[in-house]
Amino acid sequence: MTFTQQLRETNQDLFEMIFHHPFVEGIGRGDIAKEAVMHYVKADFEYLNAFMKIYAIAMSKSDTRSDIAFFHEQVGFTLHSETGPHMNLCDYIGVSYKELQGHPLPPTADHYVKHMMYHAYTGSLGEIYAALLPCPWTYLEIGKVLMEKYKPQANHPFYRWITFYADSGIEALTETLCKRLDACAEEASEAEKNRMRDAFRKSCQLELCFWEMSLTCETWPAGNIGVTAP
Ligand SMILES: Cc1ncc(C[n+]2csc(CCO)c2C)c(N)n1
Repeated sequence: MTFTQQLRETNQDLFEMIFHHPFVEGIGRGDIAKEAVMHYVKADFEYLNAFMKIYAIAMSKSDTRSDIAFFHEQVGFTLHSETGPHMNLCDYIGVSYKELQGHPLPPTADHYVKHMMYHAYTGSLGEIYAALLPCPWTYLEIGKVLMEKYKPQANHPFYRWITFYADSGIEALTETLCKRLDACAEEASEAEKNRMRDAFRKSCQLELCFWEMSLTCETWPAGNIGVTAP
């Protein structure tokens, strides 16, 4: 069994919890509360900005053109294609995308971004791959589970969201990340592999927490002071 197959198996509990989270099931049924969707898009727009910065840090730690090309391509993908699912959610709530941009991250999203930043700044390339991988992997599987369970047609309110994540593009990205992480793990010490395992599991936990944050419209206690520093 490869290192990433082991990671997937060890974290089956969290994948199952994600598939059954009420927000995710609400996407499948097409009936999530609009405030929750709005909270999600506001946080996710800033999350994607942070994700691209993490790719940039990872690029600065790359030794091969192939790694550099991969991160470059993924920044382009996140910048231009990941807006598609967000536009689907904006149409559902009837709010313009612009209005949902530039908001401070709620506590859980802030934690998730800083968790990835920590591994990006302090870790090896393998550790960064491990922290990033649950992002496409959980969404790919959510897409597939929802396709299978709800068989959405073009008139489903979240058809574009579901088909985007169930798509072969996200599958190819997940497979590429798995291959690259497996190659890093082959060269890594046991201590380094443990850091990869920890980074991967925490990202899975934070993916689950991100759905809960959106559902409950989580905010900072006593508000913030208007200073936004994602
Ligand atoms: C909290 C959260 N987790 C995952 C994704 C999905 N996603 C974000 S970036 C990316 C890969 C781009 O290279 C993917 C698949 C999301 N939108 N929000």
